Amino acid sequence: MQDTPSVIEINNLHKSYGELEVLKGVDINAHRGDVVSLIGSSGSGKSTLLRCANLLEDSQQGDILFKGEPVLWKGNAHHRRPADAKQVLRIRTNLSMVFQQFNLWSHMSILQNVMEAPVTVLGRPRDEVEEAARGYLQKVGIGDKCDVYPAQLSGGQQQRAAIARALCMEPEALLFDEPTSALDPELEQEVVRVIKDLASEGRTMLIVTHDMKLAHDVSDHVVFLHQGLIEEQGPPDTLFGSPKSERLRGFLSATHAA
Ligand SMILES: Nc1ncnc2c1ncn2[C@@H]1O[C@H](COP(=O)(O)OP(=O)(O)OP(=O)(O)O)[C@@H](O)[C@H]1O
Repeated sequence: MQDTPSVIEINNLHKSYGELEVLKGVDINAHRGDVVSLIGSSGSGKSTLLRCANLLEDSQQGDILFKGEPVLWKGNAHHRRPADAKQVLRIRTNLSMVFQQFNLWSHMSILQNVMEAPVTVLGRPRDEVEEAARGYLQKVGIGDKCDVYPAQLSGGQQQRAAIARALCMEPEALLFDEPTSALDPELEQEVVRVIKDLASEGRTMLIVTHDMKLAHDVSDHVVFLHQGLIEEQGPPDTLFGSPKSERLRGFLSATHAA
């Protein structure tokens, strides 16, 4: 997929929280249609990297480019943040994030949840958005849940509603932060099925996950992070089948994936 345009490109990213250096020079390149999974031990910096990609976190050093357009920064070497609010909004609406805890609004129906941002943030016509929202809810298998509230859904259904909400922004890429970790195994499978469908449609996705089966089954490329650096990366069959790094072997055997 190297001849397709780069959607998310991150070069030499450094991110610290005070004295704690969490990302120590990380490169990620997701081309159009690529599914890239980020794996690694707890605290290795996976979620931080995802939040940096979506400009939810400031950083110290490195480049972040969206479809070839570099993020503009202000600040200094100790702390910098995006300089252009319009650019941030444009990038965020094109990189829809699906959070671990769903973050659905409890006082809105599922349909309203899915429609809210396209109508209020993008200013798209309500009728058009409603039709699209119903279609996305259908696509993730909960088309019959439009009028109920989040508390009336199972965890797997809530996560699928959160995916429909992200899709309704019609983003260039989807960023998933542990999409299955809050779910029981059987509910997890509902979400895995939806992510596999999206992958087979050629959606660009960055997925932070502890689920090695998910990473193996949906990814074009898997990145193993260790203490803020990429320890090893490659196609899933190579990475899981014949890991070179001792640390990756240890990690995989600890997660029963080896
Ligand atoms: N807002 C914050 N302030 C200070 N430290 C933070 C903050 N967010 C994360 N950290 C620290 O940064 C490090 C990396 O955290 P991060 O959440 O990116 O790891 P992770 O690989 O996603 O872990 P997990 O698999 O447990 O979710 C951890 O040591 C964490 O404690």
